Amino acid sequence: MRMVEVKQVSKNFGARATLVRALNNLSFKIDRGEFVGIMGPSGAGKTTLLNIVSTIDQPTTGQVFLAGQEITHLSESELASFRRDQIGFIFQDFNLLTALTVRENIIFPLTLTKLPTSEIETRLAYFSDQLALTTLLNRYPNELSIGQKQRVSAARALMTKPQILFADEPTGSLDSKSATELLQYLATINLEDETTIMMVTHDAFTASYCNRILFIKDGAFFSEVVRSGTRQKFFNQIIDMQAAIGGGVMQRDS
Ligand SMILES: Nc1ncnc2c1ncn2[C@@H]1O[C@H](COP(=O)(O)OP(=O)(O)OP(=O)(O)O)[C@@H](O)[C@H]1O
Repeated sequence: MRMVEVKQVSKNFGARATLVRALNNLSFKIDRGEFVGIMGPSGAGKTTLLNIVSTIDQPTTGQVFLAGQEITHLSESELASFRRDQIGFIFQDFNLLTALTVRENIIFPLTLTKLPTSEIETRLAYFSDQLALTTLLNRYPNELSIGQKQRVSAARALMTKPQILFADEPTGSLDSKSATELLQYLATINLEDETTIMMVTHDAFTASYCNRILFIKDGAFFSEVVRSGTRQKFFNQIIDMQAAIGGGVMQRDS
């Protein structure tokens, strides 16, 4: 089943002298159960693309389909329920609610659903355990390290058991041990629950957990790399493609 379809999407910011063509007639597809990375130099349009595909922003022209449904023409209330039921987000800046505890932040997406409290508690216990948050549940976001905030953000995104998970630099603020743990966890839910994941990253190590990488440059498709062997081999292919595309590359060792 096709989970994501981007058809001839363009996005402009500003007008005339200040016009920026952030995306330029971009098309691609992601099937259910894929774990796809989006890479490209700084300013290539990665975050713009993620925002459009994840319903946060609208394209200037073109269409986006999620789980077979065209989202580019949904009303705000239809979008809100679509987001709640189908999509999880792990943001770069966490978007945690500072007045709520870690527990309240994690269960927040489920407060609008009709799930029984026992199911909410079961999921909370499961994801807190998986992401090493159990001892932090009564703290507030400003009492957490950056890595802990990122893990709370991941737990909150997973609580609804989304069909599609969008992540923007999910390991950007993590030390390499926490990054590896989060990536292994994402790889597990991708494999076991068939959660489709679309992740923007600059980092070849992070990207090496994906099955396929789409490289974009100047808002347009540049190339794609599909994993066929070991993660190390895939990592090397990603590094080679980053060298070919040029500009704005950050990497750490595999
Ligand atoms: N709200 C905005 N208004 C004007 N220009 C914007 C806006 N958002 C993004 N842009 C421009 O669109 C282009 C693509 O930006 P985007 O953030 O999508 O790139 P990116 O690939 O995610 O970059 P980075 O890797 O540096 O985060 C850039 O030239 C950027 O300056």
